[in-house]
Amino acid sequence: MTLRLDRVSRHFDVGGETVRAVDGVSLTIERGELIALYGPSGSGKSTLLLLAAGLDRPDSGSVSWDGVPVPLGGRAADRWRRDTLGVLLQQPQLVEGVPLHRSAGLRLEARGMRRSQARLAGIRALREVGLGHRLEHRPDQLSIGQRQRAAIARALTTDPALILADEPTGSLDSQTSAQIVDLLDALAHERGRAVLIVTHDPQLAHRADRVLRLADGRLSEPVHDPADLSPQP
Ligand SMILES: Nc1ncnc2c1ncn2[C@@H]1O[C@H](COP(=O)(O)OP(=O)(O)OP(=O)(O)O)[C@@H](O)[C@H]1O
Repeated sequence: MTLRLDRVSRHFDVGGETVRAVDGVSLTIERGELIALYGPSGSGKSTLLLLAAGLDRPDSGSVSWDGVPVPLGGRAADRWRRDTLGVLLQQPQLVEGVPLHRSAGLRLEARGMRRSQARLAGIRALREVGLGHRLEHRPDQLSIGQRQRAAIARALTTDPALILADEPTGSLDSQTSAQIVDLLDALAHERGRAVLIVTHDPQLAHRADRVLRLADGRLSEPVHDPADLSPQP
């Protein structure tokens, strides 16, 4: 199971100027790998993640999973995302107005699992991310860090083969952040998932098998020594 980006570019026209958000990036992520994508603000990390997830269309280049192009629209894209991908965006996407215990299993329900079973699996996932005491809460009653963890729980219910996460520890305190780092580490190294994480968090980058550094939409040399990970602006 391999995600492959081959010379992928995404440019934006802003006020008559071209912003090369992602500029000819090639990379592969194999199962069992945890890869951190590191780089200053505006270097193209989130754009690259959206391209990898099939949530945005590259201007050139290709994105494939196991040698098959990642579908970019319609039911095939929905199916691919539901069956293969767990994606965590910077702003956690939750079902507003609904208590967590009712929404956490929705991905499994969409796959045809019985509602009662899906909810139980959702509750197990919420407990795994330390939200067992917040099952009755709606998203608007949660802190940002709790929302982030609820989104992680929901993404993981389907046990996705590929996990793409944008700053998953960005708004967490150090203790919760350490739990999420352990969880992502285990997903890659014990459960054989392919995990790509955009992060500014050295704690998380240090657990990665490879740290890719992005600057102005281009990958530079991989970081071999974690001491090289200076804080990013
Ligand atoms: N939809 C868009 N329209 C126009 N420009 C965009 C769009 N999305 C991103 N950009 C530009 O592309 C560049 C890369 O943005 P991106 O969000 O990928 O950076 P980033 O590395 O994730 O930054 P941060 O760490 O601050 O989240 C920036 O210059 C940004 O302004």
